[in-house]
Amino acid sequence: MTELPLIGEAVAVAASPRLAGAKIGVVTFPGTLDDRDAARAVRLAGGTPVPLWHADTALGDVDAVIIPGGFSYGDYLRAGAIARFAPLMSKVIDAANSDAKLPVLGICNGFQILTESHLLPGSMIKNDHLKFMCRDQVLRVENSNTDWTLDYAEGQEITVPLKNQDGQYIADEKTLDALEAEGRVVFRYVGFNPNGSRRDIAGISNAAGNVVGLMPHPEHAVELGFGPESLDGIGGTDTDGLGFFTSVLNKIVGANK
Ligand SMILES: NC(=O)CC[C@H](N)C(=O)O
Repeated sequence: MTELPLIGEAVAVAASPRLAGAKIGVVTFPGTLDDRDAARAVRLAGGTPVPLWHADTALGDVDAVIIPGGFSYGDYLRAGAIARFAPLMSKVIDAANSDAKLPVLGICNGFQILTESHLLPGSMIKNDHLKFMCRDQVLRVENSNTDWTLDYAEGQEITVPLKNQDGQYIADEKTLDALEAEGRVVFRYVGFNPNGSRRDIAGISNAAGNVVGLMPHPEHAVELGFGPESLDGIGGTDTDGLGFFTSVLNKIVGANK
């Protein structure tokens, strides 16, 4: 049997006291599933995760916020529709829109919450095939200029897990054209569109590039031995998702390319 590399070995390189000073809030709602993995990804990238609870009324001194995946409030009404009214979300919305432009990343259910919050345009509806889908997915990084993609190259293809039932991104043609024209389509599905998303869109940003949302899960591809390559052998690497977390950490400490 092949010996698996040591847990965390992938990112030993990122560990630095400067990065460790950067605090990334990770929000938990009732029904959130991936908060622990998001916090672990922040730690593996060298930063310090700070747990935030949906009912909190302040963000504290975090330098960025991740809204993780799962089924906040059971996806009742519509995925993300109730979470959008959580006390903490009004603070996230204000901070994202403020002059400080707090970096915010929404992953899967987090992306759904960001569209429901109107931090990002468009909506997420049921996958076109009406089934839950779980697979490793190839994405192309279309914009490496957002707070969360600075450590990727434009056009780079990455493989990260995808798992959802409401993953079909829709918006009217005018909005889609504007997103394309402004470089706000940040990720596109490659090879296979898993949910019928318009124009193969997997993730988008706001105009300033501090708010990014995507359906696939980069926090599940941050560690040697536990990513798409080791578990499914489909290519990419086990750590293709790590760049999201190093990007924002380096941005916070002013060390990006
Ligand atoms: N993995 C997830 O975050 C699931 C997201 C969402 N609630 C859906 O199934 O569409």
